[in-house]
Amino acid sequence: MLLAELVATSAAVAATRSRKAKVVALAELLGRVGPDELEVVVSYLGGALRQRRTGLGWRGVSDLPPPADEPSLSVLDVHEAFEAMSRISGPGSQQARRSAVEDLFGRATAAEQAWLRAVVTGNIRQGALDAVTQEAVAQVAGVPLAAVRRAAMLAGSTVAAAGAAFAGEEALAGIGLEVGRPVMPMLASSAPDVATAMAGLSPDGATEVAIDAKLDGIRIQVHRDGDDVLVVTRSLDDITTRLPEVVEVARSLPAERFVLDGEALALSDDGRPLAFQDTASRTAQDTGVAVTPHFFDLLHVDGQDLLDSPGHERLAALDALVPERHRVRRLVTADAAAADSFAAETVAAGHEGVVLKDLSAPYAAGRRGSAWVKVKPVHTLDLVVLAVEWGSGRREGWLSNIHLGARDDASPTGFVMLGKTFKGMTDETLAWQTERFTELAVSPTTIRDSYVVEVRPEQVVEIAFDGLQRSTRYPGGVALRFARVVRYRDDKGPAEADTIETVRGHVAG
Ligand SMILES: Nc1ncnc2c1ncn2[C@@H]1O[C@H](COP(=O)(O)OP(=O)(O)OP(=O)(O)O)[C@@H](O)[C@H]1O
Repeated sequence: MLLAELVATSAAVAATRSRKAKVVALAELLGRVGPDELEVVVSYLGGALRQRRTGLGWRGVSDLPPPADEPSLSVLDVHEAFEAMSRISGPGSQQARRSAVEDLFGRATAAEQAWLRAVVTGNIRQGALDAVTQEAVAQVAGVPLAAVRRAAMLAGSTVAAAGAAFAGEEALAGIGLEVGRPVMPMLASSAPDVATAMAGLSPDGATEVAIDAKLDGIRIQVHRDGDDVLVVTRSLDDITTRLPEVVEVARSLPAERFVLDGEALALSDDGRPLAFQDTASRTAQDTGVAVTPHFFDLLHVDGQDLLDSPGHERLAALDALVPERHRVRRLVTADAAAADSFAAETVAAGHEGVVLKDLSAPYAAGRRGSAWVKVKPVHTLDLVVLAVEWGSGRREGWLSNIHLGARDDASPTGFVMLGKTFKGMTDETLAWQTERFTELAVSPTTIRDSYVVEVRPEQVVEIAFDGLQRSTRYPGGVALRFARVVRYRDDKGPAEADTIETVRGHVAG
């Protein structure tokens, strides 16, 4: 298959807002894919190369040779070129990489060059597209969509599920939890307060519910197989080497093989949680802050798969495996008043809120369902940065004031602006965002000439705010009051940002 065919399909998919039309375009392409190309094509459709590292960054693809007039590159040519680049190392590697880029990009047309560059810089995001691809795979392979979705969640990727789907329904059903292979984490829906969450999970007022402290650290999934330990994030990135304390705790537990779900948190000497930034920076570089794992679920232990077991069984197994100091604090109750005071205590202890959990529900990998319900006293939204303004005074030379958008299917750009903020940014944040938004600038060459720099809507930021007000200035009709940056979120793509409907829900709530 020619790369040009894939690029044309990607463009067609991006150009339509109709889900049905997207599926049709993807299915048409997948119908023409050979077995040896399938994994590469599915991966490319999701905007990801097959190589974890290519050694190439934004700069490596900023100065390109003139494009070819006619398409000639096949999908496998591209895959092989990146495979070769990923193996380049040692002295002279910069030059070798440079000429490999010249060669590959020199054989690409203008449209292919643009696509390749976006993939290399990680600027084509999967998210929603993954779900559409799964639908197309199910259609073309003639297997149930639910089976493809389940396999993708358990194998941690649509690529693996697609391979199995084309091998038949049996192969697909054969994909299960495997120790050492990350699964998509279960996600929570949200409720405005504990009473509402309790009413949903325990409608008769007598059914017991688990209430966990919600820790504001880094989601970790920990796999242990004998001495081998793997630690991955919410987006399934391997961070094992950055969290040796977590590896040590995993090795100390009294079982040989298991998969744990939890949160890694930096604690101060008196046991209070440190700000999220301290935990996050600990993974970026060693700042000397110790990180402690706190687990809240167990998916497998010594040959026993627990994924489909009800919550109370998983928690009993978790309590038997993990000592209390490495578990999140939990209360099991049917009493709404007791739940409420547990939540108040948890927040007073410096945590973010609570997560209420249905004790009869299985672990729904990759799904944001009603079995887990989070309640947070401070409202936050995950928004997308649409543009950024150059700072003045003390912030001269830094990209400072960010324009915030929520997802909006009715808008031609897919996003609607809700306000701006320059609050909550440390000097470190300013330096980081200046570099990041220079990369994302729609026209990188003119970035210094304009006061407002428009960026590709790809960076998610978590914003705290005091409320919403009606606005005639912004097209969504609402604006955020006292918006401030809590943190940048690299574990979420723009497809996972909050929608304008969610934002409006905060007005009602
Ligand atoms: N006890 C807990 N049980 C489940 N999740 C927890 C717990 N403590 C902290 N968390 C964190 O809360 C997240 C669940 O919230 P959600 O599914 O909405 O993901 P999110 O969008 O990353 O959440 P948020 O933006 O609220 O942090 C988990 O991903 C996990 O990182």
